[in-house]
Amino acid sequence: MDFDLSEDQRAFQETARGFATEHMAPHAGDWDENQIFPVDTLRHAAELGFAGIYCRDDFGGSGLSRLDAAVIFEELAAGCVSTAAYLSIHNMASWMIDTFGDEAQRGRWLPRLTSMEHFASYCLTEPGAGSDAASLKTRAERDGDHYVLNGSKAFISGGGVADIYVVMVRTGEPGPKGISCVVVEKGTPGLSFGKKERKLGWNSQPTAAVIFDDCRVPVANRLGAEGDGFRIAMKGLDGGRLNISACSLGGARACLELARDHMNVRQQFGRKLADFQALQFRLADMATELEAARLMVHRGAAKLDDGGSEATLYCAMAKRFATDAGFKICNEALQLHGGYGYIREYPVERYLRDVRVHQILEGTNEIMRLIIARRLLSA
Ligand SMILES: CC(C)(COP(=O)(O)OP(=O)(O)OC[C@H]1O[C@@H](n2cnc3c(N)ncnc32)[C@H](O)[C@@H]1OP(=O)(O)O)[C@@H](O)C(=O)NCCC(=O)NCCSC(=O)C1=CCCCC1
Repeated sequence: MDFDLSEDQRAFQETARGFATEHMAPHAGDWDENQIFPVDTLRHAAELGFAGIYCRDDFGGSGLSRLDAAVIFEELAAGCVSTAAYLSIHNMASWMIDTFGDEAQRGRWLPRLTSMEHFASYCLTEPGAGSDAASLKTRAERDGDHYVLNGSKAFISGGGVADIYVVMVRTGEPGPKGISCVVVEKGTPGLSFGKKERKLGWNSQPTAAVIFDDCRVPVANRLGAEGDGFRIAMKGLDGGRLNISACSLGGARACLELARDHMNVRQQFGRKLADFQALQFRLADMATELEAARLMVHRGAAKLDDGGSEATLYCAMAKRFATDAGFKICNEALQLHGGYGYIREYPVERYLRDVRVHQILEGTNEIMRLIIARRLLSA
């Protein structure tokens, strides 16, 4: 068992860190404050291979591993959690097309996704189907060589700005076996979007409802077989959950470093904060939990790379632990900043707001516990 990154991984890490430091961190406050979706920065990231990190390399993918991706997302999120998280969603959707699409579908969509000429969204959640994803109701009725979609998806990252929507729809019976996965392109008649949601964090990516009103989608846009959509959605989410966990690591690491720097300069009672042992211990606990979380994320990534059936369990455990630890570390960093932590000129509060949602989306941490418990009890 090797806990060290390879030379190649250290090189990706260096590239991602440099990009995040130079092109993301200086603008992250502005993107957050003004709700700017940073198209040019995302396309710049794509030039470095960060838009199809674990897609095969024939249509512009980087052909890297999930572990490589985890290393890269941690670095990018240290620059801007919200923008790195959008990239992680784009990577998840692109991977689903790469893995479950046929050659024609891959050739049609992937080159534009891996270059980020087009942006992708993942559409599973509905107003009435959140944790119970298999109860989704968006209907796709077959009409010749088309499906006619009716229904709506809620809380969709990239909703309205994305060009490619990977959508889970009901083509058959109630429950998971009646779900299929189709790609809907922006501009298709009958596809529209709700208002942009106002959110606590993740403000550099728009979130909106995606609405289908007699929206005709070619059957040729279906990924995999009819009825395979739930499995495809869950497979995508196994990796997505890890990406999001890696983004929590990045936000937490940035906050840990900010807290350390603050402790080294801020003086109270005639001493630097860094000289108070009670505060040293808090910093030590933050660093220890971050390292434990990172090990779990890397372990989950290695399980995904192995392709074994245990990946779902390890990804759920990593997501539960790393996103809880991420929020806790950011919150501790805010506390260590005292009043400064609460004001906007200091970036800690933005990191805190951005990582908070990682405990909720891509499966709440309660659903992660359910996945873990089911595996334990059926063993
Ligand atoms: C875990 C869960 C609660 C499970 O449900 P049930 O009990 O209905 O289904 P169950 O009986 O567990 O399973 C059905 C079939 O499906 C297969 N399968 C399940 N997981 C997987 C998997 N990981 N890989 C492959 N197959 C899987 C399962 O084997 C079964 O098939 P079988 O009968 O054996 O032939 C699931 O619904 C879930 O997870 N909810 C959280 C949703 C949730 O995570 N949203 C997030 C929405 S997206 C989001 O939040 C985003 C936010 C930001 C932007 C990106 C998206």
